Amino acid sequence: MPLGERGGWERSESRYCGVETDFSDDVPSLLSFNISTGGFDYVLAPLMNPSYRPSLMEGKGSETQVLPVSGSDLVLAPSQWSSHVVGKVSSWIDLDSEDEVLRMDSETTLKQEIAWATHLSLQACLLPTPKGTSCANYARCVNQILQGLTTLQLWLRVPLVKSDDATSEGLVRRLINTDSWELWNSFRLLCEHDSKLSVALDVMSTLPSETSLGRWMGESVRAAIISTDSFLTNARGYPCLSKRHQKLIAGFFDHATQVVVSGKPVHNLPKASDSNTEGTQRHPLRSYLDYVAYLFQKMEPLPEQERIELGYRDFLQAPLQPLMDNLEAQTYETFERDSTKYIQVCCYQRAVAKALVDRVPDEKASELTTVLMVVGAGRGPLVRASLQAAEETNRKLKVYAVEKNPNAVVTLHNLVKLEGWEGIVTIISCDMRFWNASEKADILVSELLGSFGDNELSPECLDGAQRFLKPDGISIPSSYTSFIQPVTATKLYNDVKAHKDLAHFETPYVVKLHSVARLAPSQSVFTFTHPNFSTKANNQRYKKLQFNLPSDAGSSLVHGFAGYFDSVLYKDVHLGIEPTTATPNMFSWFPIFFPLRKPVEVHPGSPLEVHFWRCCGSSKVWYEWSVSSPTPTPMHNTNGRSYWVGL
Ligand SMILES: C[S@@+](CC[C@H](N)C(=O)[O-])C[C@H]1O[C@@H](n2cnc3c(N)ncnc32)[C@H](O)[C@@H]1O
Repeated sequence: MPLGERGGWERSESRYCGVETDFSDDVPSLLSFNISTGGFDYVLAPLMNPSYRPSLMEGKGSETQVLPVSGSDLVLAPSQWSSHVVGKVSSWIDLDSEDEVLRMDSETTLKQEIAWATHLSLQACLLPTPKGTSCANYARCVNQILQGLTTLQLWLRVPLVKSDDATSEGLVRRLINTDSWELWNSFRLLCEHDSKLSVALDVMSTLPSETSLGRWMGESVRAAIISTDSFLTNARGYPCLSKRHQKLIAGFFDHATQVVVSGKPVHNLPKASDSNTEGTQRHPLRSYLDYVAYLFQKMEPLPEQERIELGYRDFLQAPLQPLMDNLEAQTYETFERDSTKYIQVCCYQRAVAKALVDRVPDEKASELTTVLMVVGAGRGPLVRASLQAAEETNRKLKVYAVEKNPNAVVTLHNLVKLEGWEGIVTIISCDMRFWNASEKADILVSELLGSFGDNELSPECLDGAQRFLKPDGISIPSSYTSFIQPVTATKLYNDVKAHKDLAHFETPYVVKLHSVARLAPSQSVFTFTHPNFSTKANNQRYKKLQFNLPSDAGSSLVHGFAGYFDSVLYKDVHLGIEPTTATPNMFSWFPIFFPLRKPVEVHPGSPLEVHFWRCCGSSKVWYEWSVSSPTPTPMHNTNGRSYWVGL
């Protein structure tokens, strides 16, 4: 049974909890005890008798040998194997041992166990933590296996520690001297970043720093294995977790990571809880499961908008090209539902109202008419916001709605008729760069911004439109700035890599970032200001940036850059998606993601040096980007060969 419901969350967002068990050759009983009686969703169970060593079978005649696996495949239906059992590869295996017999036994056993798991249609197998300091041979062997897998996922078991915080965990000290993230990182890089390889974290009683933990949110962590030793005891004698552990587990739930309870019960519960109401014996780990379920159920329900956007999380989308292409009705519809952008105190209506008041003093309000042009009017929401601002401020307005999409112009005409705006609003069906206006505007209102600010060619369009702005006229927005920050984003990287071509690595994507670790605060990249009457102005840009990772973070892998924008609409009225200043409750823009062809490992103390170019040709605009330090990457998107925005 899943862990109940998170607040008012839908069933589809259920989370599951498994239990780590010892080897049993009676799998039906194992399932009956842990699932039917115990209430767990699945078992994490060894597939092979732990005393098995291939070398001990030598000379016994291979034709009579039967692998000491956990019973015949027939003891469970395929669907039960698949949904109730995660295979645990023998923990004794050591593929990097100096002892050749052990090494060879390990390799043989690993391959046999994975073959058996595949035969059973299991969804996943847990690989034991690498032993010793090297994991090259283990990774080589796993990589070979990965090439042949289609559905089975492999979870590498890694303790959640970082060297400087690993104090009393004897196990960890024996296994690794380094940050366990580095162990995971080496292993997955040796395995060519295969998407069928993920990580299962052993959660200990001591946790690394927040920044160090944050890195895991950008990794594909499939399971968090919590040992019973990590639980504290509450006033009633029941298991509970520290506040930091609770926060971590909530973070895992939010990232679809499953929880597995492991170990012997270490809490002496009050006598009455040993059996249930029917008098049957309770599962010894039931109180741990109940506590994990309680943690999930007490999570705040997702806000409405987050729920709607669940399906977009970490889903790569090609950015819109509203200049070159004509947007569809559905796209306009989505924009128009974002009332924050147009109406609320912070946004367009407020900006226009302020500009109108600055332009026309109160005493002239009944005489002067302000000429306002909405350039790129779409289906009219900025026309409406501007007219509302005029009404709010008692200013007289004459509006031109300029739009190059003939389909949106149809809607504009209907809107004007429906609202009775014929005497106030003139519709111009034309590209703003080529329109010969009969008069000049006091205020130019536009929303031509992409997730990265200038990436939908607002600069080029507004440069064209400013011909018909009075010399002292106002542009709303008056400026916009793009921002980037380095991120670990394993899922996004693997999704880009799945296309197996260069072009996808040289394309920025619009994406609702979720499973990403933001490694350093974002920094500004390009700024554009409007109007810009300087004769020397051009829209090419180059920016070099240096990011320093927090000193307690440990090393990280940069898969690319999250991009955002912030825009000054007018004076103190801004609108944007840069995380620290983002306009609340606005959903028109997801961030953008610039991938790196080869992820770059960065360490605190050695800055990440990044270069971004905005390049302009006669028919297109494009970005190029690269990293020069700590290790250089190839230049991305040279000459806009893979991605460009058409003029
Ligand atoms: C991002 S949409 C915004 C539409 C509308 N203002 C809104 O907020 O819903 C940009 C609009 O500008 C139009 N557009 C883009 N470039 C243009 C140009 N050069 N001349 C006229 N319209 C343009 C597009 O067709 C599209 O309707």
